[in-house]
Amino acid sequence: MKNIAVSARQISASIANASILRGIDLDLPAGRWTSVVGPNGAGKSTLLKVLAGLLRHARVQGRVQLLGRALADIPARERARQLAWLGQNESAAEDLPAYDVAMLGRLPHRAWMAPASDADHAAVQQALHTTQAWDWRDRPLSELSGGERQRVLLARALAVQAPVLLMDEPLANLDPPHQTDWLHTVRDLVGQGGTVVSVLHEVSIALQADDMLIMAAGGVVHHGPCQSTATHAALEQVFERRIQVREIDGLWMALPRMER
Ligand SMILES: Nc1ncnc2c1ncn2[C@@H]1O[C@H](COP(=O)(O)OP(=O)(O)OP(=O)(O)O)[C@@H](O)[C@H]1O
Repeated sequence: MKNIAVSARQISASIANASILRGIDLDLPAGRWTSVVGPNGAGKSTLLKVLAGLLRHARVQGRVQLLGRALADIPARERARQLAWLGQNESAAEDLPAYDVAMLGRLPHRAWMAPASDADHAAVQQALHTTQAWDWRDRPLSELSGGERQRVLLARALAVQAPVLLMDEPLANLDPPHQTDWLHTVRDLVGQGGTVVSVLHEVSIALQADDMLIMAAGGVVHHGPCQSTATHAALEQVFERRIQVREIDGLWMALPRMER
Protein backbone atom coordinates (compact mmCIF):
# COMPACT_ATOMS: atom_id res chain seq x y z
CA MET A 1 0.00 0.00 0.00
CA LYS A 2 1.20 3.52 -0.80
CA ASN A 3 2.50 5.67 2.02
CA ILE A 4 0.03 8.55 2.39
CA ALA A 5 1.43 11.95 3.42
CA VAL A 6 -1.83 13.90 3.58
CA SER A 7 -5.33 12.50 3.64
CA ALA A 8 -8.70 14.18 3.90
CA ARG A 9 -12.08 12.65 4.57
CA GLN A 10 -15.43 14.29 3.99
CA ILE A 11 -14.03 17.82 4.03
CA SER A 12 -16.63 20.54 3.79
CA ALA A 13 -16.01 24.21 4.44
CA SER A 14 -18.28 27.19 4.52
CA ILE A 15 -17.54 30.85 5.05
CA ALA A 16 -20.28 33.26 6.04
CA ASN A 17 -22.94 30.64 5.23
CA ALA A 18 -21.57 30.11 1.72
CA SER A 19 -20.53 26.54 0.98
CA ILE A 20 -16.97 26.60 -0.42
CA LEU A 21 -15.90 22.93 -0.29
CA ARG A 22 -18.21 19.93 -0.53
CA GLY A 23 -17.45 16.44 0.75
CA ILE A 24 -13.82 16.12 -0.40
CA ASP A 25 -12.00 12.80 0.08
CA LEU A 26 -8.39 12.49 -0.98
CA ASP A 27 -5.14 10.67 -0.33
CA LEU A 28 -1.90 12.36 -1.38
CA PRO A 29 0.97 9.86 -1.55
CA ALA A 30 4.29 10.59 0.12
CA GLY A 31 7.30 11.22 -2.09
CA ARG A 32 5.22 12.63 -4.93
CA TRP A 33 4.31 16.02 -6.30
CA THR A 34 0.61 16.71 -6.69
CA SER A 35 -0.56 19.79 -8.57
CA VAL A 36 -3.99 21.26 -7.87
CA VAL A 37 -5.67 23.02 -10.76
CA GLY A 38 -9.11 24.32 -11.68
CA PRO A 39 -10.96 27.48 -12.61
CA ASN A 40 -11.00 30.65 -10.49
CA GLY A 41 -13.12 30.20 -7.39
CA ALA A 42 -13.05 26.38 -7.56
CA GLY A 43 -11.87 26.15 -3.95
CA LYS A 44 -8.19 25.29 -4.51
CA SER A 45 -6.74 27.77 -2.01
CA THR A 46 -9.42 26.93 0.51
CA LEU A 47 -8.64 23.22 0.24
CA LEU A 48 -4.91 23.86 0.65
CA LYS A 49 -5.58 25.93 3.77
CA VAL A 50 -7.76 23.17 5.20
CA LEU A 51 -4.97 20.64 4.57
CA ALA A 52 -2.55 22.97 6.38
CA GLY A 53 -4.95 23.57 9.27
CA LEU A 54 -4.98 27.29 8.50
CA LEU A 55 -8.64 28.01 7.88
CA ARG A 56 -9.72 29.58 11.13
CA HIS A 57 -12.50 31.91 10.00
CA ALA A 58 -14.48 29.15 8.29
CA ARG A 59 -16.69 26.33 9.43
CA VAL A 60 -14.74 23.21 8.49
CA GLN A 61 -16.02 19.68 8.81
CA GLY A 62 -14.21 16.43 8.16
CA ARG A 63 -10.84 14.96 9.06
CA VAL A 64 -7.32 15.72 7.85
CA GLN A 65 -4.36 13.46 8.57
CA LEU A 66 -0.71 14.48 8.19
CA LEU A 67 1.83 11.66 7.98
CA GLY A 68 -0.63 9.25 9.57
CA ARG A 69 -1.76 11.44 12.47
CA ALA A 70 -4.84 13.61 12.91
CA LEU A 71 -3.70 17.13 12.03
CA ALA A 72 -5.66 18.59 14.95
CA ASP A 73 -3.74 16.39 17.42
CA ILE A 74 -0.27 17.49 16.30
CA PRO A 75 1.16 20.27 18.52
CA ALA A 76 1.64 23.52 16.59
CA ARG A 77 5.46 23.55 16.66
CA GLU A 78 5.71 19.95 15.58
CA ARG A 79 3.19 20.57 12.81
CA ALA A 80 5.23 23.56 11.65
CA ARG A 81 8.30 21.31 11.35
CA GLN A 82 6.42 18.67 9.39
CA LEU A 83 4.47 20.92 7.07
CA ALA A 84 5.89 24.01 5.35
CA TRP A 85 3.56 26.55 3.80
CA LEU A 86 3.86 29.16 1.06
CA GLY A 87 0.65 31.16 0.78
CA GLN A 88 -0.80 33.27 -1.98
CA ASN A 89 -0.03 37.03 -1.80
CA GLU A 90 1.37 36.48 1.63
CA SER A 91 2.12 39.46 3.76
CA ALA A 92 5.37 39.09 5.63
CA ALA A 93 7.64 41.14 7.85
CA GLU A 94 8.24 43.83 5.23
CA ASP A 95 11.01 45.67 7.10
CA LEU A 96 13.09 42.56 7.74
CA PRO A 97 16.08 41.81 5.51
CA ALA A 98 15.53 38.84 3.20
CA TYR A 99 17.94 36.71 5.25
CA ASP A 100 15.90 37.21 8.41
CA VAL A 101 12.67 36.50 6.55
CA ALA A 102 14.08 33.17 5.37
CA MET A 103 15.27 32.53 8.95
CA LEU A 104 11.62 32.71 10.08
CA GLY A 105 11.29 29.29 8.46
CA ARG A 106 13.63 27.94 11.15
CA LEU A 107 11.51 29.13 14.10
CA PRO A 108 9.80 25.75 14.61
CA HIS A 109 13.26 24.19 15.04
CA ARG A 110 14.52 26.67 17.64
CA ALA A 111 13.99 26.75 21.36
CA TRP A 112 12.25 29.86 22.71
CA MET A 113 14.59 32.89 22.43
CA ALA A 114 17.51 30.65 21.44
CA PRO A 115 19.94 32.07 18.86
CA ALA A 116 20.05 30.49 15.42
CA SER A 117 22.27 27.42 15.32
CA ASP A 118 24.82 26.52 12.65
CA ALA A 119 22.21 24.15 11.21
CA ASP A 120 19.68 27.01 11.03
CA HIS A 121 22.16 29.26 9.18
CA ALA A 122 23.12 26.42 6.85
CA ALA A 123 19.45 25.74 6.00
CA VAL A 124 18.78 29.43 5.30
CA GLN A 125 21.90 29.83 3.16
CA GLN A 126 21.04 26.75 1.17
CA ALA A 127 17.43 27.90 0.67
CA LEU A 128 18.45 31.42 -0.45
CA HIS A 129 20.98 29.97 -2.89
CA THR A 130 18.41 27.49 -4.23
CA THR A 131 15.97 30.29 -5.05
CA GLN A 132 18.79 32.59 -6.19
CA ALA A 133 17.86 35.17 -3.57
CA TRP A 134 21.25 35.19 -1.81
CA ASP A 135 22.43 38.39 -3.50
CA TRP A 136 19.78 40.52 -1.82
CA ARG A 137 19.90 38.83 1.57
CA ASP A 138 20.56 42.19 3.29
CA ARG A 139 17.74 44.09 1.57
CA PRO A 140 14.35 44.57 3.25
CA LEU A 141 11.49 42.62 1.73
CA SER A 142 9.59 45.85 1.01
CA GLU A 143 12.31 46.98 -1.44
CA LEU A 144 12.26 43.86 -3.59
CA SER A 145 10.40 43.33 -6.85
CA GLY A 146 7.42 40.96 -6.90
CA GLY A 147 9.45 38.04 -8.23
CA GLU A 148 12.43 38.70 -5.93
CA ARG A 149 10.05 38.82 -2.96
CA GLN A 150 8.40 35.57 -3.99
CA ARG A 151 11.80 33.86 -4.16
CA VAL A 152 12.59 34.98 -0.60
CA LEU A 153 9.24 33.64 0.62
CA LEU A 154 9.92 30.40 -1.22
CA ALA A 155 13.32 30.27 0.51
CA ARG A 156 11.57 30.69 3.86
CA ALA A 157 9.36 27.67 3.06
CA LEU A 158 12.36 25.61 1.87
CA ALA A 159 14.38 26.54 4.98
CA VAL A 160 11.86 24.67 7.13
CA GLN A 161 13.13 21.44 5.55
CA ALA A 162 9.74 19.89 6.22
CA PRO A 163 8.80 16.52 4.75
CA VAL A 164 5.57 18.03 3.36
CA LEU A 165 5.47 21.34 1.49
CA LEU A 166 2.18 23.02 0.49
CA MET A 167 2.38 25.97 -1.90
CA ASP A 168 -0.39 28.19 -3.21
CA GLU A 169 0.52 29.76 -6.54
CA PRO A 170 4.28 29.58 -5.92
CA LEU A 171 5.06 30.84 -9.44
CA ALA A 172 3.31 34.19 -8.93
CA ASN A 173 5.58 36.92 -10.35
CA LEU A 174 8.36 34.48 -11.27
CA ASP A 175 9.90 34.92 -14.72
CA PRO A 176 10.19 31.84 -16.98
CA PRO A 177 13.75 30.84 -16.00
CA HIS A 178 12.85 30.98 -12.31
CA GLN A 179 9.68 29.00 -13.00
CA THR A 180 11.95 26.35 -14.51
CA ASP A 181 14.24 26.55 -11.47
CA TRP A 182 11.22 26.05 -9.21
CA LEU A 183 10.30 22.96 -11.23
CA HIS A 184 13.78 21.51 -10.70
CA THR A 185 13.69 22.40 -6.99
CA VAL A 186 10.41 20.54 -6.57
CA ARG A 187 11.73 17.56 -8.51
CA ASP A 188 14.82 17.48 -6.24
CA LEU A 189 12.66 17.63 -3.09
CA VAL A 190 10.47 14.80 -4.32
CA GLY A 191 13.56 12.85 -5.40
CA GLN A 192 14.74 13.06 -1.78
CA GLY A 193 11.42 11.63 -0.54
CA GLY A 194 9.56 14.90 0.08
CA THR A 195 5.90 15.48 -0.66
CA VAL A 196 4.87 18.61 -2.53
CA VAL A 197 1.35 19.90 -3.13
CA SER A 198 1.02 23.07 -5.22
CA VAL A 199 -1.91 25.07 -6.51
CA LEU A 200 -0.95 26.29 -9.97
CA HIS A 201 -2.54 28.32 -12.74
CA GLU A 202 0.39 27.58 -15.05
CA VAL A 203 -1.17 24.39 -16.39
CA SER A 204 1.85 23.37 -18.48
CA ILE A 205 4.01 23.46 -15.35
CA ALA A 206 1.27 21.68 -13.36
CA LEU A 207 1.38 18.88 -15.97
CA GLN A 208 5.01 18.17 -15.00
CA ALA A 209 3.85 16.98 -11.54
CA ASP A 210 3.35 13.30 -10.72
CA ASP A 211 -0.37 13.59 -10.02
CA MET A 212 -3.02 16.16 -10.70
CA LEU A 213 -6.02 17.06 -8.58
CA ILE A 214 -8.61 18.88 -10.67
CA MET A 215 -11.22 20.94 -8.84
CA ALA A 216 -14.42 22.69 -9.84
CA ALA A 217 -17.21 24.27 -7.82
CA GLY A 218 -15.86 23.21 -4.43
CA GLY A 219 -15.29 19.55 -5.32
CA VAL A 220 -12.66 17.27 -6.82
CA VAL A 221 -13.64 16.30 -10.37
CA HIS A 222 -10.54 14.21 -11.15
CA HIS A 223 -7.42 12.92 -9.39
CA GLY A 224 -4.91 10.95 -11.41
CA PRO A 225 -1.42 10.76 -12.91
CA CYS A 226 -0.36 13.76 -15.00
CA GLN A 227 0.65 11.41 -17.82
CA SER A 228 -2.76 9.78 -18.20
CA THR A 229 -5.17 10.52 -21.02
CA ALA A 230 -8.05 10.55 -18.51
CA THR A 231 -6.33 13.43 -16.68
CA HIS A 232 -5.79 15.32 -19.94
CA ALA A 233 -9.45 14.85 -20.89
CA ALA A 234 -10.62 16.04 -17.45
CA LEU A 235 -8.32 19.05 -17.70
CA GLU A 236 -9.67 20.09 -21.11
CA GLN A 237 -13.21 19.57 -19.82
CA VAL A 238 -12.82 21.62 -16.62
CA PHE A 239 -11.43 24.52 -18.64
CA GLU A 240 -14.38 24.29 -21.06
CA ARG A 241 -12.16 23.03 -23.90
CA ARG A 242 -10.54 26.45 -24.14
CA ILE A 243 -7.19 24.73 -23.67
CA GLN A 244 -5.81 21.61 -25.31
CA VAL A 245 -3.21 19.21 -23.91
CA ARG A 246 -0.49 18.28 -26.39
CA GLU A 247 2.85 16.47 -26.19
CA ILE A 248 5.78 18.60 -27.30
CA ASP A 249 9.35 17.29 -27.12
CA GLY A 250 8.25 14.62 -24.66
CA LEU A 251 6.50 17.05 -22.32
CA TRP A 252 2.74 17.42 -21.87
CA MET A 253 1.75 21.05 -22.40
CA ALA A 254 -1.50 23.02 -22.23
CA LEU A 255 -2.01 25.25 -25.24
CA PRO A 256 -4.77 27.75 -25.92
CA ARG A 257 -7.40 26.40 -28.33
CA MET A 258 -7.57 29.04 -31.03
CA GLU A 259 -10.78 28.06 -32.77
CA ARG A 260 -13.90 29.54 -31.13
N1 LIG B 1 -13.16 34.92 3.22
C1 LIG B 1 -14.08 34.59 2.31
N2 LIG B 1 -15.35 35.04 2.40
C2 LIG B 1 -16.28 34.70 1.49
N3 LIG B 1 -16.04 33.91 0.43
C3 LIG B 1 -14.81 33.44 0.29
C4 LIG B 1 -13.76 33.75 1.20
N4 LIG B 1 -12.63 33.12 0.78
C5 LIG B 1 -12.96 32.48 -0.35
N5 LIG B 1 -14.26 32.66 -0.65
C6 LIG B 1 -14.98 32.13 -1.82
O1 LIG B 1 -14.73 30.74 -1.87
C7 LIG B 1 -14.62 30.32 -3.21
C8 LIG B 1 -13.33 29.53 -3.37
O2 LIG B 1 -12.23 30.41 -3.16
P1 LIG B 1 -10.72 29.91 -3.33
O3 LIG B 1 -9.85 31.08 -3.05
O4 LIG B 1 -10.53 28.68 -2.53
O5 LIG B 1 -10.73 29.53 -4.87
P2 LIG B 1 -9.51 29.21 -5.84
O6 LIG B 1 -9.88 28.00 -6.60
O7 LIG B 1 -8.23 29.18 -5.10
O8 LIG B 1 -9.58 30.48 -6.79
P3 LIG B 1 -8.46 31.30 -7.64
O9 LIG B 1 -8.03 30.39 -8.75
O10 LIG B 1 -9.25 32.46 -8.15
O11 LIG B 1 -7.35 31.68 -6.71
C9 LIG B 1 -14.70 31.55 -4.09
O12 LIG B 1 -15.99 31.64 -4.64
C10 LIG B 1 -14.44 32.68 -3.12
O13 LIG B 1 -15.15 33.84 -3.52
